Amino acid sequence: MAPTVERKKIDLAPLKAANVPIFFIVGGPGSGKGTQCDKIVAKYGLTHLSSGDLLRDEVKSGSPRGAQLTAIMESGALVPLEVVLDLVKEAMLIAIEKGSKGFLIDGYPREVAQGQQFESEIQEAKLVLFFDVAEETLVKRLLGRAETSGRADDNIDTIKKRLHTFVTSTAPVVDYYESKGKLVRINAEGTVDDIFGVVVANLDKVTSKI
Ligand SMILES: Nc1ncnc2c1ncn2[C@H]1C[C@H](O)[C@@H](COP(=O)(O)OP(=O)(O)OP(=O)(O)O)O1
Ligand SMILES: Nc1ncnc2c1ncn2[C@H]1C[C@H](O)[C@@H](COP(=O)(O)O)O1
Ligand SMILES: [Mg+2]
Repeated sequence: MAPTVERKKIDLAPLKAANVPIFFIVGGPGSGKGTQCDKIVAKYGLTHLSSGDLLRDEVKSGSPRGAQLTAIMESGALVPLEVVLDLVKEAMLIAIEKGSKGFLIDGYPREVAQGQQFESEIQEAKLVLFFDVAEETLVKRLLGRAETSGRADDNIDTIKKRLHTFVTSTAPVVDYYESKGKLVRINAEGTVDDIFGVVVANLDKVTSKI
């Protein structure tokens, strides 16, 4: 039987009242989500929250919740929705207290239900940026990153499982937001700066509202 997930009651009122724009950042493992988010933060001053980073921080914290996560992440599978959503909510509330003017939620949603639950409990996303990269390129980038990242999941066996999880669970997220007219599909095979040019062209269309 799956272990019980520890959950706290989270008061979302300040987050809802702030009503700042929220962008979901989606793409395969190694597609460049974190790289592009760093550049978006520098230009637009949005708050970058990576669900993977939040999970890794939770593991490092030594909390009971963190202890349940290591094995899941090292297997390339998805962490249960409630755990990720609670971590994202907590981080968003802290950022709102500090005056955040909007969010890049990187690596979330990983499955359609995550997007639906986030949007029903918090707020609708303004846009979903999808970094579209071929599997061969993803593997090359991740193996390159493995040389310095220290990430336990940057190894060929876990990379293969993460790619499988992306195809089976996350690809439907792309179709879901495309059907809602919210998806921006970006060919992310080029250079970091060329890709960022496309990102900027799309974000500038909504910048007046950021
Ligand atoms: N356009 C690019 N061309 C070449 N390398 C790139 C490009 N963008 C990012 N990289 C490099 C930086 C990293 O070493 C690696 C993965 O990028 P990164 O931004 O960490 O991806 P990601 O955040 O989507 O991965 P993950 O889902 O595993 O967190 O690829
Ligand atoms: N949104 C998420 N849902 C479930 N599991 C997640 C989510 N974000 C990250 N994870 C887990 C599973 C991933 O393989 C690892 C690393 O994430 P990454 O975005 O590659 O840093 O964490
Ligand atoms: Mg990342």
